Amino acid sequence: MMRQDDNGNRFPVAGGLGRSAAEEMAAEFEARGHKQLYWVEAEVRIVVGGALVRDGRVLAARRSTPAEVAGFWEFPGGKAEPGESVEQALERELAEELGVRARALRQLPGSWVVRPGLELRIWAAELLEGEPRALLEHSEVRWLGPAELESVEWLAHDREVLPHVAELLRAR
Ligand SMILES: Nc1nc2c([nH]c(=O)n2[C@H]2C[C@H](O)[C@@H](COP(=O)(O)OP(=O)(O)OP(=O)(O)O)O2)c(=O)[nH]1
Repeated sequence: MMRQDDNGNRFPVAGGLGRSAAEEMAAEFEARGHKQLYWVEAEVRIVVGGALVRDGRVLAARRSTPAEVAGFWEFPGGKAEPGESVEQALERELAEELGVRARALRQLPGSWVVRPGLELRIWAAELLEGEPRALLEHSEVRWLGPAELESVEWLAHDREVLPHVAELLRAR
């Protein structure tokens, strides 16, 4: 739920509520707010995938779960938790899913709606420590050179970022 004060500044007041609970709360606050405005906005969660680069190659990971995405290749990562930055989320997810320490570098151009309320972004990342292994939701990981980027069956959104990944590999 959001609030705007009489100077036009907007603030998030509460989050993580269902829509009806949020609307109820906004109506209550609105009823007793003098010059303040209260309203509800849908929260968008970010899912971040990491284009992990090493020696001119990028890591692709094959999903084993859930069924809708199983068998397809992606950039490993996951959803940012409330209060977590996208960089922190990526570094945590890469540690959990691959057992490595990595650093988020910069967001590659583009963002995609996976489903309503869930937005995908892809970040370049560098490996600091460890050898990536498929520990959780993947069945296989593979390092791909620039000529191999099209050799696996990517999830649809990920395919769109491949030109930027190719550029990233050329730069390294
Ligand atoms: N991690 C990741 N997810 C992607 C990519 N491309 C893409 O369409 N997706 C989709 C697949 C899933 O529907 C969704 C991300 O969910 P996820 O299962 O990775 O998130 P998570 O690890 O936080 O999982 P959970 O806690 O919700 O179970 O985004 C990608 O490159 N990386």
